[in-house]
Parts: sequence; structure tokens; C-alpha cells
Amino acid sequence: MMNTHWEAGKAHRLSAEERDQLLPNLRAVGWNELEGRDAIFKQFHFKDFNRAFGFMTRVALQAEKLDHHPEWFNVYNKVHITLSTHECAGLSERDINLASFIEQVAVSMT
Ligand SMILES: C[C@H](O)[C@H](O)[C@H]1CNC2=NC(N)=NC(=O)C2=N1
Repeated sequence: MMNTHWEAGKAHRLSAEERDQLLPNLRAVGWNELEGRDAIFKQFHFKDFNRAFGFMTRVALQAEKLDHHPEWFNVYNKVHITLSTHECAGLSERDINLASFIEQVAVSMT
């Protein structure tokens, strides 16, 4: 509950300590930090376009709900996703939350 107001407010770039705490779990499942930009990136491969687009649809609805949107690229069964927070020009907790949701969806689509 202590985060209710915090999350509704302005996003802040994650501190070094926050990154040390939050990023290892995402790295372990294939998310990597980009070079030259404060963002995280992952490539997803699905069985076919239907799965890929189903995945994107579910992520899109949640992104709208969270008012936090991915940068992504799709060709057939591949979806490349970059997450960053424009508001603070870097990685924020919003990206971590969206990445965690994306992982749950991806697991359910494979
Ligand atoms: C006005 C609206 O709330 C903002 O533009 C939202 C929309 N989606 C967003 N998505 C991302 N990734 N970063 C943002 O800063 C952001 N801001």
C-alpha cells in the first residue's frame, strides 16, 4: 500500500541499488540492458503468427491499462520488445512491472 501514491506519480529512473535488486530476475529470463540507451530488450519467438499476435494483444491491453507502452517490432512469429520510460528518459519501475507481466503472458503462450 505504501506505493499507491508513488506509482501514480512521476516515474523516476531506477537507482543503482534498485537495479541490483530488480534486474537479475529479468536477466535470468532473457532481458538485457541496451547499450547507449537506458532500456531493456528481449526477443520472443512463438510457434506462429497467431501466437505472436495473441501475445501482443494481451500485452497491448495491459499496457493501455497501465498507461505504459512497449516499443516493439513484429515479423511473423517474432516479437522484439524494448522497454523504457519516456517520462524519465530511462528505466523505471514501470518497465520492470510491464516486463514481469509480459513474461507471464509469454509463458502462457508457449
Ligand atoms: C500521457 C501518457 O500518460 C504518457 O505519455 C505515458 C504513455 N505511455 C508511456 N509509455 C512509456 N513506455 N513511457 C512513458 O513515459 C509513457 N507515458
